[in-house]
Formats: sequence, structure tokens, C-alpha cells
Amino acid sequence: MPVTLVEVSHSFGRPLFDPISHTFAPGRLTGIVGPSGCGKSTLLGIVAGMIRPTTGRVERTSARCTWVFQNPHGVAQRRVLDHLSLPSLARGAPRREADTEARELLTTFGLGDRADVTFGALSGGEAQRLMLARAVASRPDLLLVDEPTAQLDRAMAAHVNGVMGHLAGSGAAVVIATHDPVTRDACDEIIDLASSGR
Ligand SMILES: Nc1ncnc2c1ncn2[C@@H]1O[C@H](COP(=O)(O)OP(=O)(O)OP(=O)(O)O)[C@@H](O)[C@H]1O
Repeated sequence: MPVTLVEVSHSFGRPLFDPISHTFAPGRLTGIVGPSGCGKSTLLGIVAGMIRPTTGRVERTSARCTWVFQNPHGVAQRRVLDHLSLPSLARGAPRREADTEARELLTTFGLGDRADVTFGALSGGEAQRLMLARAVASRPDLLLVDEPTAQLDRAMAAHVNGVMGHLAGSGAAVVIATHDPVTRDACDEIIDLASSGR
């Protein structure tokens, strides 16, 4: 199991949510839902090991963890394709193989015709999809995604949800913080922070 939370809660002056016990298991798509400010991103940070919870404990194996942040980030002047081939090149793949894999992933995420433009030329939704594609390219055991569909239209949101489901189907634990009811419905299980903490 990549990560298990045992009676975990967190406080920034005030408690954000009631203690949570949960195992994020391989092959499962888990949604973290609740209104703005209830602690969804904080809980992702705890799962990632970047935030130490105020109470409770986090048990983890040495799983490879990738986090897709809410705001896409990249190098404005660098080609889209180069952003995506980097994880494969870092693993030692030859350039041609890395580029082929990158182009396939771009197509999967509806960006097949954007390979040769610069990151700075992408729209917000395209940049967000590139971040998701790059996360998939890094072949994580645990994928944490913050609001993946916030900048996407309905059709593309449904497509991206399908890709994340597919990634879970290939054995990753996928955890998504979301406001989006469609994304919520696509999840296997839900942690609802709405009623806790305040
Ligand atoms: N480092 C910090 N120091 C103090 N307060 C913080 C810190 N990080 C987050 N908070 C506060 O904790 C609360 C929860 O923040 P968090 O970003 O986890 O919520 P969220 O549910 O992800 O919100 P949103 O849906 O708007 O992204 C907010 O009130 C936020 O201002």
C-alpha cells in the first residue's frame, strides 16, 4: 500500500478537518472533496509527505509520488514536447524513444498538435493537461492531482477523468482534490471534508 493515514488531522490555528484514517491503495481513484478552504490541498500535502500532520501518523512505502499542482508551471520558451520527454530521458531512454512516447502521451491528452509550440503559447487548460501528461510519463505509484478539471470544458474534463482512471487501472493510487461533481463521480471512493473541522 503506498500510503495509509491513521487518525490524521491538521490545524492552522484552527482544526481543518476531523481525524481521517484511510489507505490509498494501488488501482484506486480517490476523490478529496469539500468547499474551498476546507483543507483539500493540505491533505494532499500530508499524503505527499510535504506537510507533517498536527495529529495522527502517515505510513508509507518507498512509492514514487508525483504531484500535479493546481497552477501549471513550465519553462515559457521550451517546447511542449521537451517538457514531456524529460522524465523518459532522465530514466536513460534514447531521445527518439523518449520523443515517440511523449508524442503518444500528447495525443492521449488531446495535445497532439501542440508538440512543437512553446509552453508559453499554451492556454491554461492545455498547460494543465500537459502537467497531467508529464505526471503520467513519470510512471508514479502514487499520483496526487489538485483540481485537474477546473480549467477544462466538460468534454475534456470527462476525457482527463478517463485517463486518470486508466492510470489507476494500471496499478497506481490516484488521489484527486476536486470541486467538480463529474470528477467526483468518476472516483472509486470519496473523502468528504465538508462536514468536519469547523
Ligand atoms: N501554510 C499555511 N499557513 C497558514 N494557513 C494555511 C497554510 N496553508 C493553508 N492554510 C489555510 O488552511 C485552509 C485550508 O487550505 P487548503 O489550501 O488546504 O484548502 P482547499 O480546500 O484546498 O482550498 P481550495 O479549494 O480553495 O483550493 C485555508 O484557510 C488556508 O488559508
